[in-house]
Amino acid sequence: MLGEKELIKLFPDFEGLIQPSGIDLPLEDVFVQKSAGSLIDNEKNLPELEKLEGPIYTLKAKTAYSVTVAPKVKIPKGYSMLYRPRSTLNRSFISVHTAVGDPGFYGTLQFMVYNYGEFDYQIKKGERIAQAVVFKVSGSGEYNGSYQESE
Ligand SMILES: O=c1ccn([C@H]2C[C@H](O)[C@@H](COP(=O)(O)OP(=O)(O)OP(=O)(O)O)O2)c(=O)[nH]1
Repeated sequence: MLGEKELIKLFPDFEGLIQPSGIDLPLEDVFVQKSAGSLIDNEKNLPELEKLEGPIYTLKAKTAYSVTVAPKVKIPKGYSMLYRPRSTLNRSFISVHTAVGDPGFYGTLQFMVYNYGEFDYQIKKGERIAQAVVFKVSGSGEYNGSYQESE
């Protein structure tokens, strides 16, 4: 796992968000699901999303949201990221579901947030919701999947 001094060199766009062993990720946009989706024979049909109005979002009890974080991230070749939720959210019955960031990925990270609680939860755009932890990957390839954006 990479520490602060290495992270500052590799992720200059994240100045001010670098932590001793990771990078804080602030909430950008929040979306609700508007249609069905499917994954059949590796063919992705993503649900349509509707963007909610911020900057303060109300996450309803027992409801799922798709969220983005800012800024866009460029993962250098030879490195990978795992995204872990902010513990304050766990303590508040809010979970942030995440996957793996691949070497070479460039684009906007999208996570799923679920309010497991019995009550609404309010959160403002810009609040830190997760932390990226970065690992060196030996012998890695490079991501070139459907979520890759051009720089
Ligand atoms: O929680 C996450 C984790 C990763 N990513 C980004 C970075 C990652 O490199 C990219 C693709 O992730 P993954 O490989 O898990 O997605 P996939 O469904 O396998 O996409 P593809 O079929 O395009 O490889 O999405 C997110 O937006 N959210």
